[in-house]
Amino acid sequence: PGPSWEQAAWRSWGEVAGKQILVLGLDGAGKTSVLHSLATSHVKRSTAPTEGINAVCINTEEAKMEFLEIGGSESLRSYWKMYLPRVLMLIYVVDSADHERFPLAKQLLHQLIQNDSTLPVVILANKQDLKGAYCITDIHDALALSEMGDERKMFLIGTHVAEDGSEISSSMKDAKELIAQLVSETQ
Ligand SMILES: Nc1nc2c(ncn2[C@@H]2O[C@H](COP(=O)(O)OP(=O)(O)OP(=O)(O)O)[C@@H](O)[C@H]2O)c(=O)[nH]1
Ligand SMILES: [Mg+2]
Repeated sequence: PGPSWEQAAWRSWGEVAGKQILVLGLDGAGKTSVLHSLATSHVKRSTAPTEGINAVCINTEEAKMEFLEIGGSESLRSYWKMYLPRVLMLIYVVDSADHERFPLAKQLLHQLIQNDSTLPVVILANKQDLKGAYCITDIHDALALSEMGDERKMFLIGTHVAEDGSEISSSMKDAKELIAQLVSETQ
């Protein structure tokens, strides 16, 4: 048997299967920080890596959404694909300034989606505030997004999680609206 968080996650899985939004990406990309910002509309950067799963519910007028983040550290990546078959959508977060690991981020993304040609994917190019962050067109190339398939709904949005306390950026609001709309279309 796997770790206890895994058992707990599977137990609750049946009740919500097919409605969850999986949030993946390399460690440190900003998944937890982004989810927190989306949930509260106020910025709070995460201070600790996710050790297992982080589940966050967000309700808007348009949609009820349950997000499931799985940590991005190497030991947790083997769990990523287990959750994929029954989710509504994949949100893939990248650190736009982590140039060295773009090849790895790209490889893992393409592996994830290779068996599902229609799963909607929203890519968040996070940390756009950092000096040296790749712009959206460079990220499109670095992740080979033109090779994601014609049947798939795919979106690429630049985001950043500002310093603690401020209101979320307009790009983050756009991302939230887009995700809510995709959920209401897909359900
Ligand atoms: N400058 C900057 N830092 C960010 C941004 N988003 C997150 N961070 C910081 O990046 C680090 C990692 O953020 P997390 O949200 O924990 O990353 P994660 O993807 O959840 O990482 P794991 O849970 O380990 O997979 C933290 O120190 C955050 O404060 C951003 O947009 N800009
Ligand atoms: Mg995290």
